[in-house]
Amino acid sequence: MGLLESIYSVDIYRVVHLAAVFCLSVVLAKAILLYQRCTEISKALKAFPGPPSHWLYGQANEFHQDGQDLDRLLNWGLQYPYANPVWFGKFVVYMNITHPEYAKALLSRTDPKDTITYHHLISWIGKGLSVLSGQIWDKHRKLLTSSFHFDVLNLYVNQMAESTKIMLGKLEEQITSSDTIDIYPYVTLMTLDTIIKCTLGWNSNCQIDRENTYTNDLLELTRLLNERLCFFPYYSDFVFSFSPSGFLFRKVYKTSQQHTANIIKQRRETLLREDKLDKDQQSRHLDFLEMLLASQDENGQGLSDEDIRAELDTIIFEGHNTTASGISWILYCMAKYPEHQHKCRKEIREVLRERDTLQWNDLTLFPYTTMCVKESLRLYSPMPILTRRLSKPISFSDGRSLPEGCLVSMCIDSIHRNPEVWEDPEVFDPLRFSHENSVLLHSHAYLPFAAGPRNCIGQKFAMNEMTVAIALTLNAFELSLDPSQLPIKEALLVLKSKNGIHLRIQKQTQNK
Ligand code: HEM
Repeated sequence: MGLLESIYSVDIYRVVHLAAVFCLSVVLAKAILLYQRCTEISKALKAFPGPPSHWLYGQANEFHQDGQDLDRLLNWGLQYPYANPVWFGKFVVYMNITHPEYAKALLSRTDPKDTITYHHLISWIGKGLSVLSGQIWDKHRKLLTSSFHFDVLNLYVNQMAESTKIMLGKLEEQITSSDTIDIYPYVTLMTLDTIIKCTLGWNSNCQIDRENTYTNDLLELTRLLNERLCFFPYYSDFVFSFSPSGFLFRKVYKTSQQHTANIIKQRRETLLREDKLDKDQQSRHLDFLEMLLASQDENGQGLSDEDIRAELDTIIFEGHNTTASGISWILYCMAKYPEHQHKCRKEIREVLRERDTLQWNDLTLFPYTTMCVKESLRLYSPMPILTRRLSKPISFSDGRSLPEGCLVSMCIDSIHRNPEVWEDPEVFDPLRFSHENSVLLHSHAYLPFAAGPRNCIGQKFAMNEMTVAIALTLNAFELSLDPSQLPIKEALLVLKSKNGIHLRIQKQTQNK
């Protein structure tokens, strides 16, 4: 019998039958595994009482994006202390941690991020530090740590001050034309401007040139990711990819990736040509990109172009959205609590005198302003929630435990406003962070930058940038609230306000 004849003699119905049996077995095996996992997790959850749960939605229908979602989590945390389950449908449950003792147990480990929330992020920033896990995360973390060293960061203060001054100029232009200003977009452009200068060594001029394609692409990608987070059907790749937003996302993503890839290629070529990596590395200021190109592990192995692209996108993404949220909410707090605003301004002016800019050495001279920055980050944590998937079982100090595979969320906002941990938590009191008082705090009571091995690698950069921005803004302007447009908190990729952050801004004269 020839080959063709033997092929055609195979019983097609038998093949289909076998394939169907195979598929059914796979589905059945998966269903059994899912059932076993749910039973195991449900058993473990019995030790953790929680709010009533709808038979179909769980607690998903309790979140209305009405500015009260974080308060709901806080109230559940008070009713069911330390941790309580939050169900999204029948099969997805997060154990939500709301107490420092539990946070300590979680943050001392290096469990991977959970794939549900971080999945969307990977579609843009790729596998950079914030989404990696295991040995590869360890390698990247070690390689990147030197880029955030104290000696490197001091060189960025000038860029931070320069970008802030451009923002102040833009805000000043607006003072004449409108009563109150939504500061959030101005602050976002400023932090984007800064991070691009520090990361790529490139002046994008994005605060002035609003047609800049690269920075517009980055802002658009953030907008689309936020949109995806808000609309549950978009959690499915399939639905999102066929939606108009999915098409737009792919288009914008492609051009932004080309841009970053070109920059990396050009810079690698330039550095090779000039042999800068070996000769001048010690003597001149390297931006993040050059440091990433130069970094090597103990075996002399560096990062591939793809790794560098992911790390650059991670730093640009994490390094401007978080600080934009931080700075905007700090300015909001300054407007809301004028007595603290005046104290800060007095302190800032005593240091700056006639100067309208500041330098690295100035940053330690603003103790009261720094305490106000910390207190604002406590009440308005830019990253209010973080999540993990347990890679092994975890035991807590009260004897309760959770099995491997369990999803855990940690509500930083609830920990920061937990009355068991903070006296009068809703009161804005910067003196909580005075030297005498901060030594009394639980090691995991204050977590805007998380803690432990996976803490925020950019926290010193962020604190510098926020201090520069707040000091120069308060030196230039008096801020007050617009009572008719108070912000509505919205926990998206970072803490935002649904209706913007509207402030009244008045120019300050030096002697006022
Ligand atoms: C106010 C500003 C900032 C806040 C509140 C903040 C907060 C955080 C938090 C809470 C985490 C832990 C997230 C998790 O475990 O899921 C984190 C991680 C991270 N942050 Fe920040 N961040 C800020 C600014 C920055 C800046 C300026 C950069 C870079 C220039 C940066 C880069 C990163 C990176 C790369 C990680 C991942 C670290 C790792 O997993 O090893 N962040 N940040």
